[in-house]
Amino acid sequence: MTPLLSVRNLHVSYPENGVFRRGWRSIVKDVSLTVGNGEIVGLIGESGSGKSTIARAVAGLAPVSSGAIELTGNGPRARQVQMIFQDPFASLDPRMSVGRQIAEVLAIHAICAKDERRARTLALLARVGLPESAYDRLPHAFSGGQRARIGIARALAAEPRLLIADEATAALDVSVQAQVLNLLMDLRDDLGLSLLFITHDLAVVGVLCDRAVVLRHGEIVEQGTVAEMFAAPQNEYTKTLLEAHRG
Ligand SMILES: Nc1ncnc2c1ncn2[C@@H]1O[C@H](COP(=O)(O)OP(=O)(O)OP(=O)(O)O)[C@@H](O)[C@H]1O
Repeated sequence: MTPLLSVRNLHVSYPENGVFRRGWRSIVKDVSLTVGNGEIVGLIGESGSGKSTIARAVAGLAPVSSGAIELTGNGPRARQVQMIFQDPFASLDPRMSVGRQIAEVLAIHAICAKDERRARTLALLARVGLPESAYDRLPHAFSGGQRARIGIARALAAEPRLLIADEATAALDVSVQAQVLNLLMDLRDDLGLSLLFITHDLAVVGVLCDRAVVLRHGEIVEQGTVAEMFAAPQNEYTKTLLEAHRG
């Protein structure tokens, strides 16, 4: 079956900083990966390995030097691919009610008629486990876990096929994090959503992901099913990561 997302031989380079632009620094090197319909793929690797850059390129937010990024679904990529971040607080407007910020996404992507936006927003809030009363409240009134849910509701408003989570649960307590991961798995089961999940946390990969892609210095060193990789990692770096995780 054709995967939802195909990334083929992706390269991303940024200009070298300095007084004179001497050249380009290669951040992502020849990365090829797929995400199937309803599949959850973990993107793991140390800080600076290029995980966020790949995510941003897939979302159309980072320059692609060469290679191809293809989605099989219909509609513009800005709608089909939505990102959720570690701190949705930072991306939420502190002075605008949560409901209006979600309704705004419905308006931007022309998801429904204007007079249906409130009802649809309330349904999205309910979908992520928030009460109707959340609609009129400002972001600061919510806990970290609730804000993660708001970020997910806002992403869902665009009716995406692929969610990219960039360390989306990293700041949460373990029990709150587990609830948010359960929500993401429910969304996959109920809506057939696909997920590219960036994390440092191999415990999360073990719980959430079907497959994992291990990145080092901008290159993929290993990818495969989580079950196989955790049982018998092939690459030395993957082994090191798993040993550190197991302690
Ligand atoms: N816009 C940019 N201009 C120049 N360099 C950049 C830019 N964005 C990222 N980089 C560099 O690319 C490298 C990879 O960054 P990236 O954020 O993709 O890594 P990461 O694996 O997501 O790390 P982390 O886990 O810390 O978020 C870093 O060295 C970073 O400084």
